[in-house]
Amino acid sequence: MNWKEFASAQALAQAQADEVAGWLSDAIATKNVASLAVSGGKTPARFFEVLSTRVLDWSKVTVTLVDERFVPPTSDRSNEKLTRDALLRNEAAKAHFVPLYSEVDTPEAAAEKAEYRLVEVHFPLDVVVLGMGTNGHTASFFPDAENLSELLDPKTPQTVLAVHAASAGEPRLTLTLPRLAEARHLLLHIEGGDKRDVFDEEMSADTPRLPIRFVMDAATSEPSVYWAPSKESQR
Ligand SMILES: O=C1O[C@H](COP(=O)(O)O)[C@@H](O)[C@H](O)[C@H]1O
Repeated sequence: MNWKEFASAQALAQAQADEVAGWLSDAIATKNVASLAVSGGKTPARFFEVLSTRVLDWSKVTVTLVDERFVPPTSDRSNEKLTRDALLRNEAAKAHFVPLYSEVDTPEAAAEKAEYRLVEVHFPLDVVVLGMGTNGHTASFFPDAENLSELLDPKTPQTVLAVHAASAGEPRLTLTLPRLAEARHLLLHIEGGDKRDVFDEEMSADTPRLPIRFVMDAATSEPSVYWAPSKESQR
């Protein structure tokens, strides 16, 4: 694992944007297309804003989500909304976006639709940017998910699955472990001492217990971990 530590969230956002932009440019130079899956939640906003200004041929980049809350894109809880508002603007406005959410009755039906929609995306993904909660979940692999063993199965055939977990707040949609782990570049972005402690403890445990460890262990490329103290602690 390639651990990268920064003095501030702003310094992290700049460096992470440079790294991701470089990986996307390399993919375009090699294949004429590039694919990027990003996480939601609170952490990525600053990184998204910086990445959106990086100059590359965004018209050749397809952006999708690592995971999504089963809420419409007008909701402040929507990862799609965050991505549209903070990333898909400036230079990155030219990127093609493939959402996971669709307005159907159940997350299972939405997962099925997303599975078809994602044929537009070139797998393996060139770049996956993961986040992590303090409970060790990454993507929407919540420790209390009803289908956790399916979510963490390295041979799960699906690309997208629905998730029901009491701790998640609402049902979810998530890319599956094999689709994330096979990424050409896998990056975990975490901020704050609490997340660092959870991550360090889990990574040094003899056997994997939390979802983040299962993903890190399954990665086919060396994962990069970007860490900075939380925004709050810098004020
Ligand atoms: O619910 C989610 O949580 C994680 C972590 O979010 P954060 O707010 O603690 O940064 C995120 O990676 C995931 O995409 C999101 O759906």
